[in-house]
Amino acid sequence: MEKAIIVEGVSKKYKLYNGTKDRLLDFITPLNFGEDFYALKDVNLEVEKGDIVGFVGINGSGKSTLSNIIAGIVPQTSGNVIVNGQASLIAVNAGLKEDLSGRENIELKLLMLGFSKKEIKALEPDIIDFSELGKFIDQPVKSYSSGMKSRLGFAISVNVDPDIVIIDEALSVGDKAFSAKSFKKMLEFKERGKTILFVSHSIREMKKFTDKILWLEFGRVKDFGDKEVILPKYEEFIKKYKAMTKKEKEQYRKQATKELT
Ligand SMILES: Nc1ncnc2c1ncn2[C@@H]1O[C@H](COP(=O)(O)OP(=O)(O)OP(=O)(O)O)[C@@H](O)[C@H]1O
Repeated sequence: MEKAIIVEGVSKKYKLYNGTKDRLLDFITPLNFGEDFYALKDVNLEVEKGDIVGFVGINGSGKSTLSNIIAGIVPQTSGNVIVNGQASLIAVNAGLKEDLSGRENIELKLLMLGFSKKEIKALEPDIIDFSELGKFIDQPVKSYSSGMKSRLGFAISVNVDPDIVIIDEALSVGDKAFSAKSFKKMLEFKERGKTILFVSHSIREMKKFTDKILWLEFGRVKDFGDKEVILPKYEEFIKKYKAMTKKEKEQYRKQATKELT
């Protein structure tokens, strides 16, 4: 089977600071004022061409960080990512420039993807039409609601016809009609054999839409495999996790990340 995405030993380290003063001191002195925090730690993943892989995990487990790294929006601290084909990330706000209008954002994103001016002019009406933004397309993106931003991001991403589509929660944002239209587009992509990464908290959407599931926990891969195998385990875990007190959750986190630091 042809691989669409290979992620090898990928880690993402952030520095956490106790206020602006520490951040500044860390930059201007050779001393270490911040605390290292791993949003991802040694993540390995292989995605076959045409697979639909769902990313699940509790808040802060690293789903968006990983999808942003695969999309090339965020650099990893270490490890390798190989992407065969053009990946397009659909997420609220993904790469949109707030001061530019919707139309200018479309043009900028397409230019960055290597489209010619002529190709951009040809694609633009379809994108604007799909976004349903109407006259707002010439208003600055900072005046958009999150649903409108998501619609613009979605419209751009699906109309450039990428080989790999990465959807980060975007399908559930916005109104029902747009959400249904987006889902239809995704199913069409699936039928055309595109590779799709799908980040969502909705187990229902995961069941309906994915083939395989990557379960992330505290920045590491907890499990990966067919959705029929992983989703029941994840559902059971989520039930237990939700019933935990704050203190129990903290203990669980400490235990799970003990060997990390
Ligand atoms: N720029 C940043 N600086 C510091 N920490 C960050 C930064 N971006 C993300 N993080 C941290 O990295 C961890 C992983 O975040 P990420 O958004 O990838 O998780 P997620 O699984 O997508 O969460 P959610 O389900 O809440 O969207 C979180 O603890 C988050 O606070």
